[in-house]
Parts: sequence; C-alpha cells; structure tokens
Amino acid sequence: MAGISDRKTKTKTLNLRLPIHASHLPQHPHLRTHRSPRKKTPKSKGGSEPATSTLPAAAAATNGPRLAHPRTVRPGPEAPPNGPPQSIRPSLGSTGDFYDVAFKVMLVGDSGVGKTCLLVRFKDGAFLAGTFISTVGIDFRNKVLDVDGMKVKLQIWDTAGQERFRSVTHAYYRDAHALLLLYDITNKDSFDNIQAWLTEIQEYAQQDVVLMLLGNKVDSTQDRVVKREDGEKLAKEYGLPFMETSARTGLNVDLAFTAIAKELKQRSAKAPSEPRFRLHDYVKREGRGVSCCRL
Ligand SMILES: Nc1nc2c(ncn2[C@@H]2O[C@H](COP(=O)(O)OP(=O)(O)OP(=O)(O)O)[C@@H](O)[C@H]2O)c(=O)[nH]1
Ligand SMILES: [Mg+2]
Repeated sequence: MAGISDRKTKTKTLNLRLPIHASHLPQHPHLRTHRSPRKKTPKSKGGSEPATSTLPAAAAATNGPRLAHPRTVRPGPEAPPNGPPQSIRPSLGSTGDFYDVAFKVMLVGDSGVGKTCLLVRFKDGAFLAGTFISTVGIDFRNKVLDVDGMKVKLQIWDTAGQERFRSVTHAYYRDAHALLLLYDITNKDSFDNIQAWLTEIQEYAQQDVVLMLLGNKVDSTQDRVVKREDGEKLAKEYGLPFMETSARTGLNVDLAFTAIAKELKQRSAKAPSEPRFRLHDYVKREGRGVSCCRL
C-alpha cells in the first residue's frame, strides 16, 4: 500500500483547481493563498489530536446519525447561526440557478482521502488525476439537485484535511446541515482516524447534523487495506449510514449527495405528507458494489 506520506504531493490553493468566483469566497482570516510544504496526515492517537473516544449516544441512535451528547459549540468568526434550512420560497442563486431550498454540506476526513475529488466528480463529472494538490483552508461549490420535484441547492464545503487547517474547519462545522466523513480504503490510518473525526464533529457540529460515512477509492481493489465489512461495522457502531465510493469511477458519488439532499429536504418540510424518507434504508437499497463498475 502506498501510504499518504509516500505520495508525491504539492500544496496550493484549492482555487487553482476549483475555478469558483473569488467574490464567493468567505473572507476568512485563516484562508491562505500561499504554497506551503505538505505535512503528514495527523494521527488521532496521542499528541495534540482530539481524544479518541466513542460516541455512545450516537451508537445508540437507530434512526439516523444524531449525536445526542450535549456539546460546546464554538462558532468561528465567519460562522453565522445555523438556523433552519434556508428559504423554502424559490430563490435565485448567485450563479443564476433557481432553487427552492438550500443546505450546507461539509466534506471532512484526513488529507488525501479524496474529498476534493469527490466534490469535483459530483459537480463536474470528472476525476482529478495526477499530482495530489492538497486543499488549503476551505472552499465550496454549489449544485442544485432535483429532489422529487423540488430544487434543492447544496452548498458543498471542501475542507483541508491537514491538521494545521483544523482550526479553520472548526469554525464552519456549526453552519453545516450535513457532513460527509471520508476515509480512504487504501489507507488504514485514515480509517483509524474516523473515531477522532467523530469526536471533533460531536464537539463542533450541530447536534442534529446529518452524517454519513464514506469509504472512498473503492476502485483501488489491489491496494485495499480496509475491508468493506470493517467500514460497515464502524458505521453500525455509531448509527451512521455508510457507503463505499469512488471519485475515480463515480461509484455511489451522486447517490451519497442525493441521499443527503433527500434527508435534508424531508427534514425541512413543515408538514410532510409524503412517507418518511429513511436515509439508512435508501443508502442500503441504492448503494452499488465495486463489481458493478469497470475503470
Ligand atoms: N484511485 C483513486 N484515487 C483517488 C480517488 N479519490 C481521490 N483520489 C486520489 O487521491 C489523492 C487525494 O485526493 P484529494 O481529493 O485531493 O484528497 P483530499 O481529501 O481533498 O485531501 P486534502 O485536500 O489534503 O484534505 C489524489 O491523488 C487523487 O487523485 C478515488 O476515488 N480513487
Ligand atoms: Mg482537498
């Protein structure tokens, strides 16, 4: 297995890869625009990393990923209160897209697990092959989905997995309606760090945030070191919906975001007339295995 630290990496601003308009970027004081050397992905065990504790309340949850522990919310300078989902009335987004309701989704997980690639695959239908360019700070892309006749806008925040940007990311958790937590099936450390990420989420995110666990790079069958069953077991332990994905082939990528959008839309409905959407069941039913797709 090629460890993350073994790879040829380069760090530069995400803007170079995601050509979003500069005016869309939050003026966060921690946002960096300079290149800096890549550091090894932090380990959760020991050191200054978040303690690796379990989330018993989350584990007990059977109907979703709610983290029931009381927590201290530490909003950052750019984190407005996370109220209910935005306006149900049709709105015109800054990119000219009409939407009925909008939500914020955050991608989190160790550096190199494929967060940026997953977002680019979902937004543009392409895969960013080649030199790994690590995200600096945080950035976002918008995509409007048609969910059962309603235009649902997802504002998807792509965070930097490197430890040195962690304080930047913390400031945005509170504003997120949903989190996609990724590990890399070819990198055991990234899987072992999931518990630490959950602890961090428990501390900084909203209590009712929608959370899904994704094991990415499932196309790399030769390099797999985390079994699918281990991912499923961990997800079950914490009451999380789980899927394996590939930003390279696109396997389950649209499904992951669509599932999140469906769940958020359902939650935003004031008087839901339709049958209750069940995120766990939907993901289990619709998720596809590796064998379905060739490279
Ligand atoms: N085989 C394979 N490689 C992938 C996949 N997703 C990402 N990669 C590769 O993994 C490396 C890291 O991908 P990124 O998306 O930049 O990782 P990241 O999680 O955004 O990393 P940070 O920005 O540092 O937090 C790149 O070399 C990608 O080409 C995947 O699904 N399959
Ligand atoms: Mg990235």
